[in-house]
Amino acid sequence: MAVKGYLVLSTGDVIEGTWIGATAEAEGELVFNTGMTGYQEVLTDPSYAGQIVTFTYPLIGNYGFNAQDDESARPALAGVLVQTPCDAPSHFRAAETLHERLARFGIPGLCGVDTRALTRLIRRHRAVFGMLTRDPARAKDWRPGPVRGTVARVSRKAPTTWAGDGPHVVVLDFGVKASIIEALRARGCRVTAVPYDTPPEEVLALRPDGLLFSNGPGDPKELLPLLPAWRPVVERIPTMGICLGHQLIALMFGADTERLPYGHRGNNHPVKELATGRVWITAQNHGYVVREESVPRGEFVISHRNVNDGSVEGLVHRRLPILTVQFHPEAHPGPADSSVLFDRFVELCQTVGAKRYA
Ligand SMILES: NC(=O)CC[C@H](N)C(=O)O
Repeated sequence: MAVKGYLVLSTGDVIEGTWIGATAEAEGELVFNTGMTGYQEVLTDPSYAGQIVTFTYPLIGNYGFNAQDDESARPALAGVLVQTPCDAPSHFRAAETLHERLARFGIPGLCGVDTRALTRLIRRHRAVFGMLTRDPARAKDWRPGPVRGTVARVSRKAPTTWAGDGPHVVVLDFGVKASIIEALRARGCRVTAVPYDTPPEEVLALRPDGLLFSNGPGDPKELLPLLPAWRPVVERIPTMGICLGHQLIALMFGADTERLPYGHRGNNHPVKELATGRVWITAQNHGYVVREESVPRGEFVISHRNVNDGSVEGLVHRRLPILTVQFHPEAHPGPADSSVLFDRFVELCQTVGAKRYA
């Protein structure tokens, strides 16, 4: 029998729906994703830790969940809001339904929610926090707020290595998506992924040809204390930053970050590569952005810009092999227009990086 559930919001609104997934309560920041597909990757992208994701596309779960498309071992998000969940997926790889996946990993959700109206509410109020509960009385004494410490929760606890004949790339795991490691391995790299708080000396001892600062959840400024020690290392070794990694490298060099009004989360965000004038359709998932006025122009050039709102989407260093992007060149989900960035980075690792040890 259908059980009622409630989304209690920091705006004072209470939205009623039908409970799906695990019975546990959950709270987090409300964010919306506009992808028509890719819900499995969204559920397992560690950057959604501490967030309740509302899907604007009304039908979720129609091709099921499979054993191939997970971006991490377990969902990191706090909860989901969908309009119509599909209970009878149709795909030759489908092994689980949305409800089964949520229940197996202890994630609650609501369905029957007007997720587009909810998206308009998020856009109006900007920062919205919520709680999923079966007891609407819980709204009375609940004080919502940002969730902190999420990177420590999702980062690996010990290094992992993958063999390869190409350059050695050390990935700083702030909540890395599996597809980023796959993108490096597909180009022959030997990869070592290390916990986010590994001291730079330990990373240098691994003799990396390149460093990759990964995506990850939360406000990049929570990690400010870690950054000064990294700057001299990033100045010596070819470095790529993706999403949170891009924000961290910008902060490291003295730039500033700020919250976007309501985030970019979806699979069709147009980004212009300023050097060529080409527009890539990109996958995105971020709530923060590098403030354009704060970019140290003597050191960095803005390489990419969002076509919709003009925000900073990429930086390249004027003299050093450092490239960073706010979007997701690994895609998953989303188009692979920008995968050439991995080719450029791996080439820098081969040419500049490997030479350091010659
Ligand atoms: N995908 C990511 O790396 C997200 C970065 C950061 N947590 C943000 O929301 O802006």
